[in-house]
Amino acid sequence: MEAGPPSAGGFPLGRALSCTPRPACPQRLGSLELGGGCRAPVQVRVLVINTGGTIGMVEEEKGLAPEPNRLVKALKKMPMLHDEVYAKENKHCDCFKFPDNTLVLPLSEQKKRIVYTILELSPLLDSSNMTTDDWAKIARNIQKYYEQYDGFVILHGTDTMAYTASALSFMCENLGKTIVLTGSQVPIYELRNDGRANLLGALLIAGQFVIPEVCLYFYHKLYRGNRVTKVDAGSFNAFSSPNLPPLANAEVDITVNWETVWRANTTKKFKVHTNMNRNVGLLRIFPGINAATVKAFLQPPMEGIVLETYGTGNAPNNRQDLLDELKKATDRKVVILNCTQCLRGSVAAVYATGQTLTAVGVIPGGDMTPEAALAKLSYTLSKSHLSWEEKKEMLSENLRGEMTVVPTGAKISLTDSKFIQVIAKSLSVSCKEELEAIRDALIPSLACAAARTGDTDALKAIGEMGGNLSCEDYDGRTPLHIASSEGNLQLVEYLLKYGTTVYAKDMFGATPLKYAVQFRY
Ligand SMILES: NC(=O)C[C@H](N)C(=O)O
Repeated sequence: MEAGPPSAGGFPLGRALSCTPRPACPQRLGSLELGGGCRAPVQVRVLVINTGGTIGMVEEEKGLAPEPNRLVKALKKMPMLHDEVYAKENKHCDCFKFPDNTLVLPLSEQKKRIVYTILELSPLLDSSNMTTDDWAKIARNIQKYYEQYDGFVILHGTDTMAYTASALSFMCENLGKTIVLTGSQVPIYELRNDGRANLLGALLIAGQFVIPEVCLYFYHKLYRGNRVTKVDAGSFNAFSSPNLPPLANAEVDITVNWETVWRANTTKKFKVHTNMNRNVGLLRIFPGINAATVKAFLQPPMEGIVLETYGTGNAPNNRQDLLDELKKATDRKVVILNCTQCLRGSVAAVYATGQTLTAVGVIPGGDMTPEAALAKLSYTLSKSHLSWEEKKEMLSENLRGEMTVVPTGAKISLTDSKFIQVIAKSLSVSCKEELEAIRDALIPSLACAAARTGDTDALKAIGEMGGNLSCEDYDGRTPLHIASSEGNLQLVEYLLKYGTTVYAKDMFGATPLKYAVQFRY
């Protein structure tokens, strides 16, 4: 049984298009009027899927365990997580259709109202009890409510959060909205806890930024979900993303590192792939590992394993018995993916001990975490329409930003841009930070101006230089808003293929699609 929004007759889509203003709704009264007499609300909706974890646990006889139907009641009493006055004043508003489990944050600094509805899964789980079925359940709920919410927060235990985040990153295909997993090390009901700050940060990010990735927010940092690993059982700073800097830092301001954010280069519709392959495993080698153990582990039904090796992907090359077992397995088409046991770094063909593994058919896993590699194996091997060779090829590709693929030809960096350099020179700017500040200030105006004049080449050049084509100008409009308002199909297609977000909202709360409709394109 799941509490929460009903599947049918849920929240209306495209609120800016369909809103029927009611006088008692202050966020609408305070907003700007768009064409057609419709007032654009400055509110966003986030769905919180509560799967369990310490954040909602209470001490029981046998130790901490999740308690159902308690979280919403507790959150309603926390002013930083629920504005009761606003909720009461707006109880007739569409967004409070499910008053029992809908809460609202106090007005954010960006003047947005984040209204969030909590969907509690049953049973709530300590994440150590999570299985592939639970990942599928989360994914199916995201799919079910995808169009009705602007962003998603998943409350989850920390123990296996990195596994779930990795799995969901692959299961969510053509993702265009922000999904943030979070939880805590201490229950939110306790006096000193990290749950409140983590939930608030996750809501603010999911509600205010379109970061089309499965992310993980913990202790003031937003990470790419398939890059993290739990590194500390006793600290609030429990996660690390050793091979990729955070996507955002929530300090005095929330700063998004847009150059790191993954850009989906597809226009395909969002869908979830839930049929993950379960015949996968993790095998960590150690000095003196027994060949019989390796043989047993690789027996059917095993179809793929992540081999956790030393350093840059090394295993003993003086152990023919081990190498024979690996070779026999790859000959049987068992896929073996090589990942390092080191926290940071990558598998690379540096040592003879590493190259021996490639010779027996082991695939280098680059700088993937074992959690991401396992999830990728499970995802790839479940693609039954692919041949074994195609699956192996897919494993070597960077599918969701889970691994660093070293670019072949030299790339032009934005700092090489002549235009920016000329401006920097005339302003006597020399340091990297100042140069980047100028670039960040100029790109939105340049990109929007190019979109206005339909100059696809100029936009391409900005994109190729590393500029963010989802950048917003002074009134929150992106090049896609402008190209859609202008009805420039070619440009719209280019921008969508480039991965610009269709969910961006300008200061009137309008998306590019809304403008395309409004101006009848
Ligand atoms: N901090 C936590 O959430 C740990 C808990 N055992 C869990 O993973 O559900």
